[in-house]
Amino acid sequence: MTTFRWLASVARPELNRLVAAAVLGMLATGCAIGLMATSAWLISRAAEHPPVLYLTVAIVAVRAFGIGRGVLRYAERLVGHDAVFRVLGRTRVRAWIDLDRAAPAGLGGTRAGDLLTRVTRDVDAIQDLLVRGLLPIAVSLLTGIATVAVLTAILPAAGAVLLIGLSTAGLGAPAASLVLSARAERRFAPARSALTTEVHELLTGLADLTAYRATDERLHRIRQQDGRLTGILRRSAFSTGVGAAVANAALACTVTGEILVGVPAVRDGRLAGVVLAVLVLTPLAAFELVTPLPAAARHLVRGRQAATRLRALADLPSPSVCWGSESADSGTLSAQHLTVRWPGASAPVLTGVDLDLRPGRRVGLIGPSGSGKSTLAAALIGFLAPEAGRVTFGGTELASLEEASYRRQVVLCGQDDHVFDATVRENLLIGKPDATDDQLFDALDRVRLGAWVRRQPNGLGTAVGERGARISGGERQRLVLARALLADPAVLVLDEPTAHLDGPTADALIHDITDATEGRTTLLITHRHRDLDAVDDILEISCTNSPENPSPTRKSPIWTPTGARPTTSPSARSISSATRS
Ligand SMILES: Nc1ncnc2c1ncn2[C@@H]1O[C@H](COP(=O)(O)OP(=O)(O)OP(=O)(O)O)[C@@H](O)[C@H]1O
Repeated sequence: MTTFRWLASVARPELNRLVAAAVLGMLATGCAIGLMATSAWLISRAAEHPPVLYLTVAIVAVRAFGIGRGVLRYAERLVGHDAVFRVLGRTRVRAWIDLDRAAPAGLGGTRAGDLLTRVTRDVDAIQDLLVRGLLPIAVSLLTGIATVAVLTAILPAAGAVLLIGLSTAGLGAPAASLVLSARAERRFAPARSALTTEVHELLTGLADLTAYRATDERLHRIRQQDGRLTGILRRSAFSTGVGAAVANAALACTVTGEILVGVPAVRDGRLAGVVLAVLVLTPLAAFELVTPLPAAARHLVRGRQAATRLRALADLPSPSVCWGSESADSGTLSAQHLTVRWPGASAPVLTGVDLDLRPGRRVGLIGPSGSGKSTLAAALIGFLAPEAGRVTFGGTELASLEEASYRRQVVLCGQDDHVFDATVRENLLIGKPDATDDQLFDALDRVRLGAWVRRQPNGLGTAVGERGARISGGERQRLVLARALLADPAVLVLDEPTAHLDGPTADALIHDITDATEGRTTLLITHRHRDLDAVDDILEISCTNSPENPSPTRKSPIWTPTGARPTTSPSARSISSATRS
């Protein structure tokens, strides 16, 4: 879809409101021009001291135009902004749907700061495109034509002068402004995004950067990006100034031109003397139409760029499972000949994997870093659709199951699960939105966090800080585990819950996990062999060089039973288990 089509598709439902805003804008500017023209006539005519009755119509018209201008301008702003905010709402929802479709596995190639800029500043640029770009252009075009027609009817040469003046200011000034700022405008959105990304990286990595004394280098980069953006804005402001200068010069020439064609016409008797003031003063109001046009042209260019960036969100890879509509019942979670590849990767991480998580069994999965344990978890949870093979739950392929019902049954508790900058209660309620405080404490007690929460002055209302910055790593891990337990899934996939914890804390957490997952189907992914004491089956993934991947530096995983010989599979990769009970 082209950017224009994308834009048309988000704006089309509000077309009636946008047209109404344009019409109201035309009437408002028409009133402004009418006010100037009628006032000019009134002043000239009044200088002749006619009976006041002769002026009544003009006086009423001046009042009507004056009131109409204000009321209509207000109505135009109201209707226009109402329409535009609706478009913005739709644009944000669309951006969100695109991100949701791609998340989480499809967002690997994006940067948080850039995405943030797209869903905030780029969406705002669409607002400017409509309110400060398209609407003023449409209003000035239509009102300009009407004004030229009226002046032509009074004196054709005066109409021609106004036409030339308005065209110069309405086309020449924006064109000059755009030519001067073309390069700057092209670089504006990427530069703004780059600055946001740098600032975001600095803020999120501040602790590490401080520890490594690398903040100066980052600040230097931010200063450079800021300088780049400032330079772009300066060039943009300069071009706006040039545009305004061209428009003002065109206005001065037009007024002079009207005098030059009007005075001889009065002398010849082709024009009444009182109308000369109308010819001379009307351009002053008419040019108010074209003064915003250089800025409008810039908003068009920026808005188009923003629309291109927002439209591109639809092109993000969508590696998740395409869900169906069948309700998920409890049963065995199986992977059959599963091959999984991350978006954009040259080779799959897992090939021909077979795995059964039978109801009530606790299975431990161990293997070296990078061997594909988290990738398997992502495939089992539906974040990555199989490239080949299938994942089934209760015998039904994931692609046939309804996502929400599957998510109620199978929950992933990862090593870096997000802790929201909210209270303990709010973080827990994500697992079960209607949970009572008693249920929350029950889940917290099962991971031995209840006593700590009860000791806090605010109890469940204790704020945990951004990414859990105000609680310890162990408390954070227990909190996300409590959240997963609260969801009460049939199958719990725990991806290295003891990562980032010291030995004793990790031992204590594993002990709690063992208690809390009694009788629940559980896949425990871990690096530590000692974590596997309480599981029923152990799967081991080891890395070795395979004939199809002979490079000594690149390793491909082979799934082997603990202590057993590697099993073979068509792809030379398989998974099998050592049953402990
Ligand atoms: N989000 C991602 N996008 C692209 N490739 C990824 C992504 N996550 C993992 N990979 C690739 O998959 C390979 C396996 O990673 P994975 O995280 O599954 O290993 P792991 O066994 O869980 O490692 P660890 O024990 O260190 O967590 C990695 O080498 C990496 O190249």
